[in-house]
Amino acid sequence: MQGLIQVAGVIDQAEADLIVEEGADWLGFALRLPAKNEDLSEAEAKAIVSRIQPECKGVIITYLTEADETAAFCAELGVGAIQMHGDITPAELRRLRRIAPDLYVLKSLVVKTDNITELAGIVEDSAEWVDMFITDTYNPATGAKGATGLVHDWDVSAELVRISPRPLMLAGGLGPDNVAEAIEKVRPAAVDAHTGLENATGRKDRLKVRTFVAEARRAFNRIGAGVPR
Ligand SMILES: O=C(O)c1ccccc1N[C@@H]1O[C@H](COP(=O)(O)O)[C@@H](O)[C@H]1O
Repeated sequence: MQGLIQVAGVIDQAEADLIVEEGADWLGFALRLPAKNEDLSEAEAKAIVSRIQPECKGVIITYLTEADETAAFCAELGVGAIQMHGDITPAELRRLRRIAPDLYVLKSLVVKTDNITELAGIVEDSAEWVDMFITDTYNPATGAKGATGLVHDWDVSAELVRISPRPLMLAGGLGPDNVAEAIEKVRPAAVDAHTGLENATGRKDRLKVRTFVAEARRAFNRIGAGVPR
């Protein structure tokens, strides 16, 4: 799967429609977060997912760490993909693969200033039960591990692309102005953005989403990654 574009943090149907119209492939719904600060209810997400699929894929972004609850939640919402941002163990990832073999599993790798060795270990220990890794940025000021709006050291993501047997999605502080440079430097299979596509009111800005998708598609073409379908 190459040249894939995800837009995360869907708030409502109108925003989902905007993202689909502007050509993103996957839409991310942040649910079951530790701070319980979700932007929409699970029922609302379920309704939106049923309308956008199969043209686009709905992805749950979550901190769940337990296989049974994760599989049941995905089945309830009707999604075929889950992005695991919590500290799920390789054993639980293995169990998840056994319980839900068709579920597409993304596992986050949270990049800090000096943790490449730790991240390489996570890749080695969990790749067998993961379909794609996603690198995201740690914010030491808040402890946040996602939707920080901050870029990390892209050399770390580029190294993880080289060593990972699974494709890698790059996230963290991406937006229309830096996504092309990021793709050319890191050469990921996919990119993902949330806060960099919002306007001052916290909603997705159509022009930012349009430019992000166009810039990412152009850069993926330049590095020879085709359009995923
Ligand atoms: O999207 C969220 O609300 C979210 C919540 C908790 C963990 C991760 C989350 N989102 C992921 O973070 C990346 C990067 O965000 P940003 O572009 O730096 O704002 C986002 O693309 C989601 O995959």
